[in-house]
Amino acid sequence: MPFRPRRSALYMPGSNPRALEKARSLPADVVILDLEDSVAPDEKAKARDSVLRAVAEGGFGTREVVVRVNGLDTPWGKEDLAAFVGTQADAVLVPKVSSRADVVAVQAGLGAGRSMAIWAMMETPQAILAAAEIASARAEVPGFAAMVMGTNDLAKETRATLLPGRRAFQPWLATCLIAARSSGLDIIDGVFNDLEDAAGFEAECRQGREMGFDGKTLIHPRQIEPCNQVFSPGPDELAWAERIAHLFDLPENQSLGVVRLEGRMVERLHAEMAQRMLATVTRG
Ligand SMILES: CC(C)(COP(=O)(O)OP(=O)(O)OC[C@H]1O[C@@H](n2cnc3c(N)ncnc32)[C@H](O)[C@@H]1OP(=O)(O)O)[C@@H](O)C(=O)NCCC(=O)NCCSC(=O)C[C@H](O)C(=O)O
Ligand SMILES: [Mg+2]
Repeated sequence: MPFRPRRSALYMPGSNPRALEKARSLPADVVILDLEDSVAPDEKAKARDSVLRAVAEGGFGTREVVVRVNGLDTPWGKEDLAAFVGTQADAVLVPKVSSRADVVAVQAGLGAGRSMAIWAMMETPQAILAAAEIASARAEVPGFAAMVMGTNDLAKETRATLLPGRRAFQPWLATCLIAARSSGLDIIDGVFNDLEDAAGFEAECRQGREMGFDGKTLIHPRQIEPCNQVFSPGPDELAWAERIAHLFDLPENQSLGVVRLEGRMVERLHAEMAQRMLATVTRG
């Protein structure tokens, strides 16, 4: 599977034509065209038509195009899903997934000829409790590619408060992260709601990267560049990766499992990590 950068995933309301247009030129790795919570009930049908038109028109370049449908248990979900089968959308993002059966049901809704990947929002207490079981659906649904944290819905459902540092949310974030990795899924962090707090936003991006997330979901174009920067390796990291990526190919190291380089222990697993990092920046 070729590497897909998912550092920045920008949501936009499917009912906002200006945002849909702008998405074609913004430097986000992923654009999420939303039919769920950012679209009022009376606007659902119109938003679906607008997003269908935008996807058909294309012009998103290398950006991954993801449509967030309404839940399958809502009046709009099944129709949303059916409408995007066979379109150019790369993936469908399903909100409020709470069990493995939910993922399997989405696959059934897409039908046999589906070409879209499936992404699942992790944003209910049930999803946190069943995170590993949900992730394991990948064995049955190979198109299941990613999880996305929904920290706003988690705040609503748990009554926890989203504060700087997200202390209350860390166990839930870590649970989903380890569940995703246990099944080979990508996982993208939740949104940061305060558009005026640039320092707080950057700190939360750093926290997400440190925890192991592949990227962060965003709500405004101004969040894209700082997010891409945090989720990209810096010059020092790249220089170190280049030094160790092929360390064990050297004749003197071929029979070794561990070497000392510049005062640090380097094992073969570090060389593999370095190669992965280098692959993320040579994607073109
Ligand atoms: C939050 C906003 C409502 C703010 O809108 P506004 O004040 O109008 O923004 P600006 O005037 O600063 O906009 C400047 C220009 O940028 C464009 N723009 C703004 N936002 C977006 C966007 N998200 N994507 C693309 N383009 C955007 C404006 O059109 C302006 O363009 P121009 O005319 O050229 O000047 C608004 O930003 C917004 O709607 N954001 C997205 C909201 C959303 O999608 N929410 C749903 C996802 S969040 C969520 O549900 C997470 C999860 O489920 C959970 O539970 O946590
Ligand atoms: Mg949500």
